[in-house]
Amino acid sequence: MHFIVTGGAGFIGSHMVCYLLDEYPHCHVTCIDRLSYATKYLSKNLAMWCDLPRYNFKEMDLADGADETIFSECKDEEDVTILHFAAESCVDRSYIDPLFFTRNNIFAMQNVLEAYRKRVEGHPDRQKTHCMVHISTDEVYGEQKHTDTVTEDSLLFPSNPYSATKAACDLILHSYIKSFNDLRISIIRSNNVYGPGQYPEKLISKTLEALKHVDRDGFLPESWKVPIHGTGDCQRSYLHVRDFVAAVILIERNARDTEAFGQIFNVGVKEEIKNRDLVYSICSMYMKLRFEKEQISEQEFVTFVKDRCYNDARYSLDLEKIHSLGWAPRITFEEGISELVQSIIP
Ligand SMILES: NC(=O)c1ccc[n+]([C@@H]2O[C@H](COP(=O)([O-])OP(=O)(O)OC[C@H]3O[C@@H](n4cnc5c(N)ncnc54)[C@H](O)[C@@H]3O)[C@@H](O)[C@H]2O)c1
Ligand SMILES: C[C@H]1O[C@H](OP(=O)(O)OP(=O)(O)OC[C@H]2O[C@@H](n3ccc(=O)[nH]c3=O)[C@H](O)[C@@H]2O)[C@H](O)[C@@H](O)C1=O
Repeated sequence: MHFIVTGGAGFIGSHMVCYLLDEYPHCHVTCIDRLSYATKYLSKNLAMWCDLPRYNFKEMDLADGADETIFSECKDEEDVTILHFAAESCVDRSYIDPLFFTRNNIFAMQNVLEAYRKRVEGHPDRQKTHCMVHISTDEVYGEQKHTDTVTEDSLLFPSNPYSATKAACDLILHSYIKSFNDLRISIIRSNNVYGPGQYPEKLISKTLEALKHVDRDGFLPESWKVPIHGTGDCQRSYLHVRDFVAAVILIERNARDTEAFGQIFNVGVKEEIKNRDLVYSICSMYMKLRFEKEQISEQEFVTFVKDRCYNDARYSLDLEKIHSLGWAPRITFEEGISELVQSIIP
């Protein structure tokens, strides 16, 4: 079994590589990454694996192209799964340079997709052994109001340049699923994913990074206060990265076992939390653990700033399909956050 993990040096991708190397002792992993700002934060992972004979790393910008070389470590009769994580993932950055997101995310995915298509074209044996899993996002649906939820068949209404590139990728993949019968493709749309090693630009990782600057008197410098967009009333659902990577592999295994490819899966949790409540709860947990302080005031830790150009109010996925595979998250939000807060206590 050979897994090609694109974006494998990034936050989720590196947990995916770890999971594969731990859970599948006979599998081979090819990690392909261009090493962005987000990965320099995780370079120790690459160092940890580099001596492992069944692991190899290819530094490549997949937006520039992808050809047969991405399969160079794969043996002929091997089962090969491409797990495509490679993308620019930060909504706030996508407002600054939307065209970069378009080129990077769509070209990288379609270059990998074309490499996969050409790899199996005219090779019936490879058509039975190769498959591709694309990691998409709940943001492709756009926001859900109040009690609405979206299923995998819901229409796509992305509201920001990042999520538009992800929706575009999903639509391109759908066109290949329909047009090329020999491709075995799955698409996964996930809630927010959090956990160890996330670059400190996302709300949870940014809050944790800020708390590292609380001094011994419990004071957080003004410059480190967490910037809350708008009123902080937007809500998100948070899935622990270890639960997410387990879902990715479950979906891949199930597709191989049942030959049910061309499927989309929503993956996430039902719990939702407002942004300002999330930051408050993380800061409260930190102050209680470090200083045994029971009460904190919000203004000591946050500052309210201009909202995003458009901030989706909430995402609410219908999770019946992934639950029908027997998957459920094992790490509660309290456990996951507590592990992260404990890790930054001096
Ligand atoms: N983080 C989340 O909450 C979340 C939720 C749903 C879906 N996703 C998706 O999961 C995937 C991984 O997200 P993440 O949070 O780990 O992001 P990340 O920024 O930590 O990692 C992305 C990785 O992809 C690499 N990459 C980007 N463009 C590339 C290219 N052209 N060629 C080669 N490598 C490239 C980067 O160098 C980086 O290592 C993305 O596709 C993202 O859309 C993330
Ligand atoms: C599913 C997607 O999750 C992530 O995207 P999202 O924008 O929801 O994550 P963020 O952590 O950037 O933002 C969450 C939430 O917090 C607000 N916020 C963020 C940073 C900050 O400094 N202050 C804030 O108030 C923001 O406006 C949001 O409402 C993931 O990045 C993406 O890849 C996904 O696919």
